[in-house]
Amino acid sequence: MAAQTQKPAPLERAAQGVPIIEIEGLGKTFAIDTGPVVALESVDLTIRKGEFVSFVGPSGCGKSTLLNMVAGLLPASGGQAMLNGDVIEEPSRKVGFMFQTAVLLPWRTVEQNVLMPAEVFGTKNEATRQKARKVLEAVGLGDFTDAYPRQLSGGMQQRVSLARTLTYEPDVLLMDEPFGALDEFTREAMNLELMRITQAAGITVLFVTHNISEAVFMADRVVIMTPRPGKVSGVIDIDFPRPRVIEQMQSQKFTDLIFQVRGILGHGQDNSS
Ligand SMILES: Nc1ncnc2c1ncn2[C@@H]1O[C@H](COP(=O)(O)OP(=O)(O)OP(=O)(O)O)[C@@H](O)[C@H]1O
Repeated sequence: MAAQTQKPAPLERAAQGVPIIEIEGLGKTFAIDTGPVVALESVDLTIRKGEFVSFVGPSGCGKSTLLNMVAGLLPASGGQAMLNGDVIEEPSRKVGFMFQTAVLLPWRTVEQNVLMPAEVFGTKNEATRQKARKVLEAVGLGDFTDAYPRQLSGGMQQRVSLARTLTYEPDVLLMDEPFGALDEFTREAMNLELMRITQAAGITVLFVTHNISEAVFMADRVVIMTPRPGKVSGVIDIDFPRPRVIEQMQSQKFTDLIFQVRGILGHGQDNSS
């Protein structure tokens, strides 16, 4: 159902290596009753325009904390994160965020949900309406603009959420286990669609997942994080050609990469215990 009249022009990932997000010595410590929790310690990372970067690591290694800080939702305890050279201090319209659950308003139709931010920002007009319809078409929901969330499957609801984010043409898309609640088939389809759409639009993606295969399959680079304290233990380049196809997952190279990630994860855990 997705609009596929023309194949998107191949867009080079990580165009010219221009940095879009620069993270320098970033740290976050939460003060709780039992004492300080170091959620993130001295993270250094540069992400280039158009890059797709996956973050993997066990529960509690600071993945969500890192994303929340890049989103401008959490202040740093140390160091800084920058977007296009500016220190991130508050949420930016250039940065879209997608969570595990769709967070749709049940009394609004699909299109009305997608147009919600435009209403909040006072930018709803014919152009945003058209853009919303175009994006809904692209995520395969062109025939469901007037449906209500309760009439949609979980996968379709996440598509609405994705469409809502894409309508505002973010430069950066932060995704925290966005398809984690979906079944395997829907998740795979959504992953392929996400890669297609973000690659065509040149969107930089930071993608948190617990699934190592998914992390490797989707990304240009996989950032491996380990807990106590949360830190980056390794970064692996994934040089499979794009567009990615499921068959790549059956290659020896893919298996080797998975082992490489597992190796770093295991090593990081050993070090911290
Ligand atoms: N608001 C908070 N107050 C206190 N501690 C927090 C807060 N948010 C996160 N933490 C702690 O910081 C650490 C990192 O949490 P975070 O949610 O970033 O990890 P995660 O890797 O995203 O985990 P998961 O994969 O389970 O979502 C954990 O020890 C967590 O308990």
